[in-house]
Amino acid sequence: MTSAVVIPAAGLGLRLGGETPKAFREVGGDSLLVHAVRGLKAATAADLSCFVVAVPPGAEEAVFKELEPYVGGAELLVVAGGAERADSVRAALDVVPVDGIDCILVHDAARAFVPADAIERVVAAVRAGAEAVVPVVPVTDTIKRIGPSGEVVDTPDRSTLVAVQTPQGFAPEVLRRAHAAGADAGVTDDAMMCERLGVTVQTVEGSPDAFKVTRPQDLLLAEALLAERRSA
Ligand SMILES: Nc1ccn([C@@H]2O[C@H](COP(=O)(O)OP(=O)(O)OP(=O)(O)O)[C@@H](O)[C@H]2O)c(=O)n1
Ligand SMILES: C[C@](O)(CO)[C@H](O)COP(=O)(O)O
Repeated sequence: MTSAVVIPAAGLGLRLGGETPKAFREVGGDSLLVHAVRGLKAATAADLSCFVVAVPPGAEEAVFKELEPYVGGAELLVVAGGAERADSVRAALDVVPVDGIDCILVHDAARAFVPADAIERVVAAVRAGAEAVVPVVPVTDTIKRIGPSGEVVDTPDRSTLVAVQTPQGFAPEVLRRAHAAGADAGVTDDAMMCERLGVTVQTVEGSPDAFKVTRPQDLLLAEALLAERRSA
């Protein structure tokens, strides 16, 4: 049995700004998407045999050529993404092979620097029997719930809160069932779709390096992280 990974990379990156879709923005000379694929490939214990990438429509051929050198002997499929992240994941999931895959990861191209050990923890938890697994890190800000006028409603106990990253890992049948159920309104990750089906989602330790490149200052952090890794 091997794993497959679905990589949503079709977003525009509006919060980051700039002309180029976020997954194609470069850090240290390579696109975020190339960094993400290289990072996944480095997680040898994950046994990734198939990479499916969802990209902005029209970019499929160019992205296939760009990524082919980085997937080794694994299968590479590139599909057109959709309007929302969930649409892109679903388009990619539709072409993931059924036979021989015991774990499907969903990993944001924008979380390009996730270390191998975090990826391997997710896959190991799925292989140990979890139906859905998310990597998490502690919340470092005080979080408040607010009402319609911006007024504070309450302050949840921070010790019960975590920030959720990717890759998220799933038993293939569970992820397919969650996406087949549709009802994406308000959904921000794949685990949430599973929660709506009543599936228990397990957590494993994530990594600060798996931050999502979202705003311009995240690119500065990415450059610094890469420089540190290259000098180590
Ligand atoms: N229609 C979409 C929207 C997002 N994504 C992908 O989902 C991941 C996480 O999304 P986010 O960071 O929100 O990316 P964007 O939607 O591109 O960012 P923004 O909301 O700032 O436009 C990214 O790898 C992004 O490319 C996608 O494949 N298809
Ligand atoms: C999937 C995700 O990265 C988990 O933290 C996140 O929910 C994506 O959210 P975004 O609104 O697409 O940034």
